[in-house]
Amino acid sequence: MTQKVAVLGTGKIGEALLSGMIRAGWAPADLLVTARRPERAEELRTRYGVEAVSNADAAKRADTLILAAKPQDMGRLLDELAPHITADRLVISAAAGITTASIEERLGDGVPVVRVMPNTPVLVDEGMSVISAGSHASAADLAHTEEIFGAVGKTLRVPESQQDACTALSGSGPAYFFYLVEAMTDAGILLGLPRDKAHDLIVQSAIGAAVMLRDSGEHPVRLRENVTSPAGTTISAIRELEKHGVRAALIAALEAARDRSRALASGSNS
Ligand SMILES: NC(=O)C1=CN([C@@H]2O[C@H](COP(=O)(O)OP(=O)(O)OC[C@H]3O[C@@H](n4cnc5c(N)ncnc54)[C@H](OP(=O)(O)O)[C@@H]3O)[C@@H](O)[C@H]2O)C=CC1
Ligand SMILES: O=C(O)[C@@H]1CCC=N1
Repeated sequence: MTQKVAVLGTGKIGEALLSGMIRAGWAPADLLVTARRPERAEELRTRYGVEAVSNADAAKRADTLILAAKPQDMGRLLDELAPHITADRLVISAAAGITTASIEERLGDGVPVVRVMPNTPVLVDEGMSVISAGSHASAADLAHTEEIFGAVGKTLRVPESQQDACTALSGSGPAYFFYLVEAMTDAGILLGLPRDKAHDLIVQSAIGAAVMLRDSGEHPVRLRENVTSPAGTTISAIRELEKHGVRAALIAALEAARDRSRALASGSNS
């Protein structure tokens, strides 16, 4: 029998995942979505040819439920699911900070739960999804989760104790690179280049650097040293980065993201 997968709370990451699953060959007829606003449900129906249903119906009809609402909305969503969910379903949560234990407690009855932290590059099949099993999730549940998220990028299993750190690194990670590109493009403007040219130069440099990081097998330090000629331009830039504490700022930034992920576990809104 065909397995149905439902995405509940189909916003930015839910839609990115949905589109990736369809690209990877899932039939829209085997996918369900839920949305809080009727106009959003209609948009998803039209764009992807999937059926939009209530959260209760998704719990009754789908074998696998992917929860992609904000951490702050998860309590209400779980309350809507709890009366309808049974232990033969698999619940996958993509919500930052929310622990499998807290989901298990709300859903009860030994429902298997897997926690996943994906990132937005699932949109281009280059996602990084970090996966941890809850206490009732089986090897088959983990394999099924990997099948879904592996269709849109890489997956990595980690102990759940590392999920908040992974959220800081790869969940939020793309944002840091976008931020860097933004700032470097501004630098191009300061140096007198038109914005579109500056953007293209930086983006292609980022792509080239990313492919070298992935494929060369070289340590990033070696790759950077290869760009840094004696008495050249790069070392002048590196000295400024060090002077302005950019390395320390990055370490502090990711620590703050990790701490925020931990705080979301306790329902923090601020
Ligand atoms: N964005 C990212 O890069 C990543 C996000 N995540 C996690 O994914 C989750 C979603 O984030 P993101 O996509 O950015 O947020 P969005 O706000 O874009 O998406 C959340 C969606 O859930 C909907 N929603 C909320 N409550 C319900 C409900 N009870 N029933 C149905 N739909 C509901 C919202 O509806 P409405 O439109 O009405 O608000 C919204 O469309 C978060 O938990 C986040 O931690 C994980 C990895 C990466
Ligand atoms: O900013 C956030 O909270 C979400 C989780 C990881 C990426 N975006």
